[in-house]
Amino acid sequence: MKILLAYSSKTKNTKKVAEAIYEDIKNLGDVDLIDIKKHKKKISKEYDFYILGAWTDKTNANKNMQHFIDTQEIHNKDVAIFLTCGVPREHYHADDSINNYIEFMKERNNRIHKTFICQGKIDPKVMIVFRILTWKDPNFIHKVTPDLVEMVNESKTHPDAQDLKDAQDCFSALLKDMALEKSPLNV
Ligand SMILES: Cc1cc2nc3c(=O)[nH]c(=O)nc-3n(C[C@H](O)[C@H](O)[C@H](O)COP(=O)(O)O)c2cc1C
Repeated sequence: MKILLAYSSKTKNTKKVAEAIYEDIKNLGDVDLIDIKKHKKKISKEYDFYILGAWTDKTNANKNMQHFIDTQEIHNKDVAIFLTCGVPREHYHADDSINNYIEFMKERNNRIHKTFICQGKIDPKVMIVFRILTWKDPNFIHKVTPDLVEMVNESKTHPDAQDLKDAQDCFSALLKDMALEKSPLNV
């Protein structure tokens, strides 16, 4: 099975998760790992399955990943998706983010076989920008509140070893199920 494992990463959290997944699944198929920044044009190779990882922005996959999905015409395909986000994975905002990404993929008639989300550290430089923007506009979407500051502190260690293992287990189990024809892909 030809698999495209593509990621969008600004500060390397999502890259780290994608590389961990790649190490675990590279022998389970013909897997290409790519950073979408380096692939602006349509990729000519056809894939049977897509694993698409993005960093979270505005409670969804970031715009570059959304643009990539449309440029590469990942429509009516079999896919799995993952996100890294600023909040702990149990937080309602993590659910909202992955649900918005699911919705985005479904609007393009994609069939989603698996989703995964974990926390990723928020770059301290981003917090400086967020503070300035909060000062300029008290209704700024990422307004710096004591809750946000606490979450940023909590995020510092992520993605950690457990996050990487969970991501590996999640996608290797999916591909093994597909090989055993247990997955809806083969039904
Ligand atoms: C401009 C900006 C906006 C962000 N917006 C969100 C958001 O809406 N929700 C969220 O959970 N995390 C948000 N984050 C945090 C990132 O999604 C998180 O730190 C992610 O792990 C970064 O991944 P990367 O290192 O692969 O770029 C934002 C980060 C930046 C820089």
